[in-house]
Amino acid sequence: MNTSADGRAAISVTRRLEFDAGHRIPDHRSQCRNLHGHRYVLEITLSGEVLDAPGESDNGMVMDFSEIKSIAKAHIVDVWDHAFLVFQGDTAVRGFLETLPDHKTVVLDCIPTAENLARIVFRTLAPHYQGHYGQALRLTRVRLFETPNCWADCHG
Ligand SMILES: Nc1nc2c(c(=O)[nH]1)N=C([C@H](O)[C@H](O)COP(=O)(O)OP(=O)(O)OP(=O)(O)O)CN2
Ligand SMILES: [Zn+2]
Repeated sequence: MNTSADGRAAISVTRRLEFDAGHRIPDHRSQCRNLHGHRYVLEITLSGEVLDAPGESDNGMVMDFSEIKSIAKAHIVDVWDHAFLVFQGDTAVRGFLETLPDHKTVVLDCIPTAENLARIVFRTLAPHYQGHYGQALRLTRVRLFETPNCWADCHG
């Protein structure tokens, strides 16, 4: 069993969020080169110490699930939900999306595979969770489901 410096068991908590987004994998040899979308499922796992602060709202918690959610929502879910996630080098699709007035498009510096998206989520969110509770709290895993049967993990 993993333990912290003071001998207590290390605890992790996971918050699941969902969003819809479109994408395509331009070089893919099969179906995924077509414009299509997913109901993505995002799992945010944080590890840290359980707060021992009687009377505080988050007493007994690593971090309040609602706060885990609000940080992920503000920086990823609200930005990507009902957007089209497009690789900056996918000029054909970028050009098309630019013709659509007020279209919600997110341009990425990498191809929007599950692996790359999980990495972007990790890099985006880690400083926000770290900054929230300091060194005692760490983002340890981002798991992104592209379909119920396909997912990618990014570990800190
Ligand atoms: N390693 C990866 N492989 C694939 C990715 C990816 O992000 N990383 N993405 C895709 C496609 O975008 C697609 O969404 C998933 O394709 P597929 O495996 O065909 O998923 P289905 O839901 O169609 O699976 P079924 O089992 O046929 O229902 C492809 N590969
Ligand atoms: Zn896909």
